[in-house]
Amino acid sequence: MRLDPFYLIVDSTAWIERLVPLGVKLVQLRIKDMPEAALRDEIRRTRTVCAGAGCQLIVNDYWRIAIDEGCDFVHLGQEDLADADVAAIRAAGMKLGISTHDEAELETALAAQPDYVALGPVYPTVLKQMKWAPQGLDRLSAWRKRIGTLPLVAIGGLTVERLEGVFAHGADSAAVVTDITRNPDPEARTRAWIAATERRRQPL
Ligand SMILES: Cc1ncc(COP(=O)(O)OP(=O)(O)O)c(N)n1
Ligand SMILES: Cc1ncsc1CCOP(=O)(O)O
Ligand SMILES: [Mg+2]
Repeated sequence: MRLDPFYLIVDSTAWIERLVPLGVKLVQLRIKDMPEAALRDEIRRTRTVCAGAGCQLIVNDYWRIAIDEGCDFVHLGQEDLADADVAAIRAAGMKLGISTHDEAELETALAAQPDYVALGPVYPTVLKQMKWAPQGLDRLSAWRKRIGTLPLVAIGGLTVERLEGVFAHGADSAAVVTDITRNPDPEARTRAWIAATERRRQPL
């Protein structure tokens, strides 16, 4: 499996309706704290938009709803993974990406036979408080060595200007939230990400 080199993460269908039509091919819906009915509605609407745009949707955290709604890819952190029924996720034919922040987490993730592992935060992030210091680029190289050809996602503080560094250190895909959603012109920044990753993009 290949991941698109540009992995957008947003917290609403509204963002997806706004940015995916610009040419985004890999997007994560990462919603926190929403009642289940509304969440289900967001996932359903997002799924329709992504299907129409040929964009791979990855649902963060809510693997049960993702199965119910016929989604085909989920992302889980380590705590999510501990509570999840990976066999049920696989039985539903879904792909699975897993977060890692240290070697022990990487071993746990690999034992679940994921479709990708994410390493973060590569750089400082303002999105959420994290107990891990920024990992740095050399840590990406170490993850690449350890995981062989398994897709590797870099996340945390990424910007257009930092992309070449993460790809040169072994990342297959670069995940981003604030460089786009807190940019004064999110559409222009999205286009800049698409352009900066273009030569690494392969048709789905
Ligand atoms: C691609 C990607 N990598 C890491 C995360 C973080 O997942 P998690 O550790 O479960 O934290 P939350 O995002 O759920 O707050 C991610 N979502 N996506
Ligand atoms: C959810 C998450 N996990 C590791 S870093 C991170 C936040 C990424 O957001 P940003 O691109 O804004 O730093
Ligand atoms: Mg999570």
